[in-house]
Parts: sequence; structure tokens; C-alpha cells
Amino acid sequence: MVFIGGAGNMAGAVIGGMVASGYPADNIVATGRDEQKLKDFCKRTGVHGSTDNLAAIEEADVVVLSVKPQGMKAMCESLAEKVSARKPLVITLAAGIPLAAYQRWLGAGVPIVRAMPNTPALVGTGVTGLYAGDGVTDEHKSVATQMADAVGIALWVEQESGIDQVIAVSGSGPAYYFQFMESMIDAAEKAGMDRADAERLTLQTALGAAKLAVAADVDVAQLKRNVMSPNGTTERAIKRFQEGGLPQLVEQAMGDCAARAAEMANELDK
Ligand SMILES: NC(=O)C1=CN([C@@H]2O[C@H](COP(=O)(O)OP(=O)(O)OC[C@H]3O[C@@H](n4cnc5c(N)ncnc54)[C@H](O)[C@@H]3O)[C@@H](O)[C@H]2O)C=CC1
Ligand SMILES: O=C(O)[C@@H]1CCC=N1
Repeated sequence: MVFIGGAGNMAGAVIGGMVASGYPADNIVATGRDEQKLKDFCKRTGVHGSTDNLAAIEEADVVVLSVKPQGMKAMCESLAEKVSARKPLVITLAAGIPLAAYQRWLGAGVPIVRAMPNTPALVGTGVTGLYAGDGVTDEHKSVATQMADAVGIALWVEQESGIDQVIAVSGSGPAYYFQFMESMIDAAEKAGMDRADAERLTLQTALGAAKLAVAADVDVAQLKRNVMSPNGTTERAIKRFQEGGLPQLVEQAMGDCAARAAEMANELDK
């Protein structure tokens, strides 16, 4: 499996998670432009590295594309001849680029899966949304599912637009929680707590809440109520969130996120 842009944030997290879960590092090649960064990454993970994309994909059955959306067209066009001749399974991790664009850039008939992972893949707790284009076989789907399962949970969506919904929930979602944690840490420090203590308590609370929510047989609304004593401290805090419009704000932010993904598709060079 070859990852183009493999030492970057997203592919690096997927590769790190795959290797940690027991996937043989020897079967992975990461490519990149920054030789030193690639060297460090390969040393850390045990995967092979190459600064030559064309040489790296020479015999690859699976090519994972993980460069920034802005660099995707040029990168695909540089691989097109080889990819359209051999037709490996192409899995792209990019946000905001529709399958039709890859078909233009890589040539028709290449099996392409759009995957939308998230960075917690690095610790085996990722979410990957998947969408299969034309010509993707069950065997291809099982390869993509295997990659996703190795780093967390997978969800296949039936419509390509489903990927934009996945971005709004889980692709970008980790950043929402990081923002919330950052705000809690800042507030606790402002209130007089030592920053390192504030960090330790905030992170453990986030971890505990997520673990409890996953393990519990009641929904998150009930778990929230379980923390709230009538006229107690939590009720006062939650009231402030609700009066301040947090639920509406979350809905708007997620809407903006999905809208940005759709907008990015219109900004592509044809
Ligand atoms: N960061 C995230 O949380 C998520 C990112 N994605 C998608 O993943 C893709 C990569 O994003 P990041 O990892 O955040 O960016 P990044 O900038 O950290 O990684 C991209 C890597 O590609 C390398 N690169 C650039 N052009 C190249 C080329 N022609 N050949 C080989 N390597 C090349 C860069 O040196 C860099 O290491 C984007 O398309 C993004 O939409 C998807 C889900 C989540
Ligand atoms: O912010 C972005 O565009 C990428 C896609 C999902 C998460 N990060």
C-alpha cells in the first residue's frame, strides 16, 4: 500500500494507527517531498519511504492519495499515465474533491474510493467514512474497510454527498472537541488553576465522558442529566450553554463545514 503524502498529518495518523494495530510496516510505502520529514517518519513507524511518487507506485495494488486538496490535481496528473495503465485501487483522503475530478485527472476506469478519516486514527480510535465510485469491486471495498477498521470504525455511505456529512461530524469533529478543551483549559487557568493541572483534568474528563458514552446503554442526553442535580452546579452551567445558543451554534458550525466541502469542489481547476 503506497501513501502519497504519507508523512503528513492525516496519512501519518492512518499509517501510525495501522502499524500500531499490527499491519505489517513492511507492506507500506510513504512518499513525500520533504526528505528529512520522511526519514524521521519512516524511522518512527518502520514503513518504507520514497521521494519519487512514480517509482513508489510502480507495483502498488493500492495507492492512497493524501496531499492537500490544492495540490491534488497536479499530483494526480503526474501519476495519470501509470495509474490508468495499471488501474490500482485509488483511495483518496481529500476533502472537497468529487470523484468526477479524479476521473478527469487520472483517466476513466480507475477504481476510486473516497475515504474521510480523522486524526484519532493514530491512536486506533478513528472514524472513516467511505464512498465507492464506479468499478470498485467487493474486494476493493474490503481492502478499504480493512484500512479503516485497523484504525477505528468505518461507515460506507451510499451517496457521495454523504462524505460531506461525515466531514462535518467526524472528519473535522476532533477539532471541535479540541477547541472545547482549549476553552476549558483557558477558563480554568483564568480562574486560578495551574495550567498543567487544568490540562490534566480537562483531558481526563473528555476521555472519561467519551468512554462512558460509548459504554453506556443510555443516550448522551440521559448521561448529561445524570450529572445534573436539581438546582445544582451542572444545571447552572448547562443553562448558560443553552441560553448562549450552543446547540444552534454547533448546528451552524457543522453546516458551515459541510458547505465549505461543497464549495471547495467548485474552486477546483477543471
Ligand atoms: N488533517 C485532517 O484532520 C484530515 C485531512 N484530510 C485530508 O487529508 C489530506 C492531507 O491533509 P493533511 O495530512 O492535513 O496535510 P499535510 O500537509 O499534513 O500532509 C500532506 C503531505 O503531502 C506531502 N506532499 C505534498 N505534495 C506532494 C507530492 N506531490 N508528492 C508527495 N507528497 C506530497 C506534504 O509534504 C505533506 O507531508 C487533505 O486532502 C485533507 O483534506 C482528511 C481528513 C482529516
Ligand atoms: O480541514 C480540512 O479541510 C480537513 C478535512 C477534514 C479535516 N481536515
